[in-house]
Amino acid sequence: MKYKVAVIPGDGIGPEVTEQAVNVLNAVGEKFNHKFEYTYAKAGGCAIDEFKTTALPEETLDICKASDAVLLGAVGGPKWDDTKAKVRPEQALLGLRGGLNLYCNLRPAMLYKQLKDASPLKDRIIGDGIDVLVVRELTGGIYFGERELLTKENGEEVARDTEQYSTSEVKRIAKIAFDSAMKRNKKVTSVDKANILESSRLWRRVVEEVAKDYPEVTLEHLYVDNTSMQLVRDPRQFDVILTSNMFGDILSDEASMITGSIGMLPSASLGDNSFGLYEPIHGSAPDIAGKDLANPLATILSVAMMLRYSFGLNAEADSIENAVSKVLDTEYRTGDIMSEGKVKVGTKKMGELVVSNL
Ligand SMILES: NC(=O)c1ccc[n+]([C@@H]2O[C@H](COP(=O)([O-])OP(=O)(O)OC[C@H]3O[C@@H](n4cnc5c(N)ncnc54)[C@H](O)[C@@H]3O)[C@@H](O)[C@H]2O)c1
Ligand SMILES: CC(C)[C@H](C(=O)O)[C@@H](O)C(=O)O
Ligand SMILES: [Mg+2]
Repeated sequence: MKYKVAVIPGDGIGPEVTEQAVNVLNAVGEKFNHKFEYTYAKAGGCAIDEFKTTALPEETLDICKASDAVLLGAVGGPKWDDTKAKVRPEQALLGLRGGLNLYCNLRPAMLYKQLKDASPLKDRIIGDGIDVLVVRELTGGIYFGERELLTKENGEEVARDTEQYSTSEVKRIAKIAFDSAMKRNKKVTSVDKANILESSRLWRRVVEEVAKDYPEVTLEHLYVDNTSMQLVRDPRQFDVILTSNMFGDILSDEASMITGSIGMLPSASLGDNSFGLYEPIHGSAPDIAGKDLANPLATILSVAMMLRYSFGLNAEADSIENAVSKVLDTEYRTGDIMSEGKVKVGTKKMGELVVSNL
């Protein structure tokens, strides 16, 4: 079969990690006799540099729409960090997520047993690991609500962002969380701030309604502040974490760290059909960009998610995940997952190791 993949390398380490992920995808194609056809497109800071007035050119969105799936590296960086700028790299992400109606963001946080020594919780983790799925709502909430910067008559500036959720928005993401839990350990933790936010109280009510269709799944509600503490205290209590756009962003970075590094966490952004956007959860890491230091595994694992969710190629996805695990059985580590007695390798070498273990 032939699959059309839009590739958006983006900024910072984005091009470095996507290059390795594309190499892995090509190797999978050779092994299993599939053809992956790539169309490269610009978004983020590099697009602002070229097009000036937008971080997401129309052409990029069109290329994505004409593809079966999108692979994205990361966007942003200090060069474009002016807080007064009207055009910012991160707007490209919202444009893609909103423009492609990708309301469901799956962020699996798995601790590979080989990386236990790289986790800050290594002395507190009993058994082999952590396996949490963060189901993050991706096209609503405060990211997409009304925002405004005003200057009052007295010259003071006032800025406003709005958190807003509708019943249908909560319902569709909650269903995905419960469906996921049915295939996992049958527990959903819905995370909100219902002790203060009206939008969270609606969220809670809708989640309770959806839960009625899943009698086998245990539902618990936790406040986001408690959740962030519980994730460090005992991450093994979680199976599926269902939460809003902003809370999911924050909690997934936290979850990534307890699994060793943000360089390990992939993500899938999905909508109503098989089309999806796949990206590591990390950003453009300007501090290590261009130095062959970035861990490409999060992006490589994102490609595995693409094979599974957009193309239904489960054996192919397994082969990537197994290859990553085999590499971690060896002594080779990128800097972010280094521990005593291991051998440090760069982005390229890590990518090559995955390819050779396929
Ligand atoms: N999806 C995206 O495109 C995305 C996601 C998050 C942040 N950003 C943007 O990226 C820029 C930098 O953001 P930030 O510094 O807050 O977060 P970041 O995720 O880029 O980096 C945070 C820290 O993690 C490290 N890190 C991240 N990815 C790594 C990898 N693959 N291997 C090894 N170490 C890695 C970085 O070196 C840094 O120390 C900002 O402009 C931000 O808006 C983009
Ligand atoms: C860069 C930013 C807009 C983005 C988000 O908050 O969604 C990022 O942090 C992520 O996790 O993908
Ligand atoms: Mg984030």
